[in-house]
Amino acid sequence: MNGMMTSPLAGLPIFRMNGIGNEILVLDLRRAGLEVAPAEARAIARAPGLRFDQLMVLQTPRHAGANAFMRIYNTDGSLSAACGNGTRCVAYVLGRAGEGETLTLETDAGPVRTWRAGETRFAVDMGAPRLGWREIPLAEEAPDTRNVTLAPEIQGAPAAFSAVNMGNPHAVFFVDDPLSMDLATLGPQLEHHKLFPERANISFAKIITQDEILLRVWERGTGETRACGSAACATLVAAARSGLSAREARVRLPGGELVIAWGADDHVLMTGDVELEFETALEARYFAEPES
Ligand SMILES: N[C@H](CCC[C@H](N)C(=O)O)C(=O)O
Repeated sequence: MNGMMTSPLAGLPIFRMNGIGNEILVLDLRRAGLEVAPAEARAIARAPGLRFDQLMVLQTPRHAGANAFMRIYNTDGSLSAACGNGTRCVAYVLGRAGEGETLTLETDAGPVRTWRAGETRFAVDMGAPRLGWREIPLAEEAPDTRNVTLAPEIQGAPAAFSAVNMGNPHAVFFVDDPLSMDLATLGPQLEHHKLFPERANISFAKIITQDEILLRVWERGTGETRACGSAACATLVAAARSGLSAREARVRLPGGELVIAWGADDHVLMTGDVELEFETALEARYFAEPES
C-alpha cells in the first residue's frame, strides 16, 4: 500500500531555503497539530521544484521554554536527529515571524540553541560530540574512534576513518583530493557498510591549513549534498582530535563555507549563511501519485 490519494498537508505553507547550498524545506505544523508520514516526506521530495535534502517539520515543543520540536526527514523518508543547516534555516523562518533572535529547538538528540549572527547569518550550538564506539554507533568495538579500520575494505576508499556522533552518525575519511573521489559509487557502499548499524553520513575531507578544511559529503538517506553542517562539525572534531587542525576552522563545502568552533565547554558551534528561496503551499497532487 504505497498510494496516497490525499493528505491533510495539502494547502499548508512551506518555505524553500538553503543553508550554503544544503536544500532545506521548513514546514511548521505546530498550529495544524499534524504529523508527516515517511511516505508523505518522500512524496514532497519528488514534487517538481520542491525537492529537498532535508525536510524540517516543526511540532509542538515537549518542554516549556522551547520554541518547537523538530522532526528531520531525509529524501528517502528516514529520520535524522540532527541537521545543522536545517536548524539554522528554521531560526531564520521563526526569527522573521517574530519568535526571537535566540531559539531553542528540540530534537530526538536533545535541545539545540540557535541564534542570528548577522543579516542572513545564523549560528547553532550542536552540543558535545559523542565519541565512544557504542555511541557512534559502530557494530564492532573500536578502542580509538579517531582511527577505525574499515573492514571489510572497500575498493577506492581509504583503509581507515574517524567516527563522530553529532546527534547523527558520521564517518570522516581524510583524503588527498576530495574533488576526485567517486562519491556516487563509494557513498552508498560506505553509508551501508556493516560497521554502521544505523548507517552513516560519509565525509571526504582534506586539511588545507590548521584552520581551513575542504569537504565533500555523502549524506545518509539523501546522497551527495552541496553542504552538510553536522558533517562539517564531525570533520572539525575528527581533525582537531587527531592534531590535524585547530579547534576552530573554516570548512569549505561545494555550496559555501561554515565556521566551526569546538569550544572549551566541549560544545560545537556552527555559523554560516542561509537563504530563503521562496514560500509556497503544498499541493494535493504531490500526494496523489503512487510511489513506483
Ligand atoms: N544536512 C544536515 C545533516 C543531515 C544528516 C542526515 N543525512 C542523517 O544523519 O541522516 C546538516 O546540515 O547537518
